[in-house]
Amino acid sequence: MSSPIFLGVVGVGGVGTAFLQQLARLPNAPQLVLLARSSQTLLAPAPAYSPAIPAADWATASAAPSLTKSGALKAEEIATYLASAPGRAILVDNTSDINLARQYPTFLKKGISVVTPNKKGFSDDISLWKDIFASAAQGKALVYHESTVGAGLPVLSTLKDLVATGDEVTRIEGVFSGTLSFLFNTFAPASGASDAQWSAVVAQAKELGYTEPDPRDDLNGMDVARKLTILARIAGLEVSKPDSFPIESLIPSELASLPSSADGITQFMTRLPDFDAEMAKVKDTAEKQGKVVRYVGSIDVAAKAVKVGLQYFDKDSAIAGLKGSDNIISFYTKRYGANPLIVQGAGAGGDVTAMGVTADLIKAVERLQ
Ligand SMILES: NC(=O)C1=CN([C@@H]2O[C@H](COP(=O)(O)OP(=O)(O)OC[C@H]3O[C@@H](n4cnc5c(N)ncnc54)[C@H](OP(=O)(O)O)[C@@H]3O)[C@@H](O)[C@H]2O)C=CC1
Ligand SMILES: N[C@@H](CC=O)C(=O)O
Ligand code: NA
Repeated sequence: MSSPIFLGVVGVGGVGTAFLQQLARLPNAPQLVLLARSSQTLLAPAPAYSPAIPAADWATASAAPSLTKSGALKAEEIATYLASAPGRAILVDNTSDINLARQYPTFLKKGISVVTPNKKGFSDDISLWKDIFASAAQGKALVYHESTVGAGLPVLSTLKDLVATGDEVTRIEGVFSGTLSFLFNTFAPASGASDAQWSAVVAQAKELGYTEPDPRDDLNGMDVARKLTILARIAGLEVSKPDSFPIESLIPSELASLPSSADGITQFMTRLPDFDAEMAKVKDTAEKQGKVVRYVGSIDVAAKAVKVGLQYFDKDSAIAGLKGSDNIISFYTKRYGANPLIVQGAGAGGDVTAMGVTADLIKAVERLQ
């Protein structure tokens, strides 16, 4: 008989909610014993760690006296609780919190595996990257983070397979942001015309759950830079931090110093329409050359060069023709020669991102049992 696995989930936003729905439908799902959002935590009472929290109906169940309720717990407290469960434990981090990500080594050293779509930890200073994987080895714990690049698309697993089987990856390039893909595909489509205003499309991307919790993290290019940092590291480059290469920002300079608080987000979204003419000019410049503008990234492995920013593309190119929030990621390798291995599909959205998290969870459970 397989041994029980205990699950702690932090973050119940767009991705977290879709993840819980998928978890509820899994046969042999691990037992959900902790569920946290920013100010509340729901726990299965220790020492039995039973009853578990029903993933499909956690909101209703949170009123039940059989579950323990608490305010926000510190990461160390969550780690201690999960490490004391009567079986192996997994943390699923569905937040974008850098402070929680910086605590992954604490979890991993205690033998708690980590599954997450949160890019922050894997793209922070290289010392954290090294600490995460050294701590996983020390605690015999697992780390899965497929949805940190290309949402649920098999991007990291593909790159890891290429590297592990001895192929030589020479270049990785494409569209790595679901939000920026949606913005440019809608604002400046390759076929047909659009009179959409840039700020209105940004608001739509936020509404659809494509953006980061703070949409400025998409517009300033940092989200793409973080993804390229992760890919470059897996490809073998020691990228020291996510801003160690030039990143083109689409944030108007006048709005760059707004606070990073919830109020700062509101002010940014309110004032963005004042700058629609700037993005219209960028679109027109491309149009005059018979092209469209897109936000792309590339990693030249031999030259150790990472680039992130706007580029003009012919209207009949694959990148210009992307639809919706699609990403396209091309891997150029020695084996694949001149025709790259290409991964393409939706690169943002709760359901597709949660699919990557749930698939990672299934892999972790299979290896832990
Ligand atoms: N959305 C997408 O398309 C994709 C997202 N991702 C990544 O997935 C993660 C989640 O994104 P998304 O669901 O869109 O974000 P949301 O803003 O919708 O949800 C974030 C959740 O995290 C909770 N949270 C934040 N900080 C903490 C904390 N310190 N402790 C406990 N809970 C916390 C929030 O709590 P509260 O409910 O109380 O506010 C909220 O429930 C991010 O890292 C993002 O980069 C990756 C690929 C695609
Ligand atoms: N905000 C991100 C979400 C996925 O990583 C994006 O738009 O790509
Ligand atoms: Na992915």
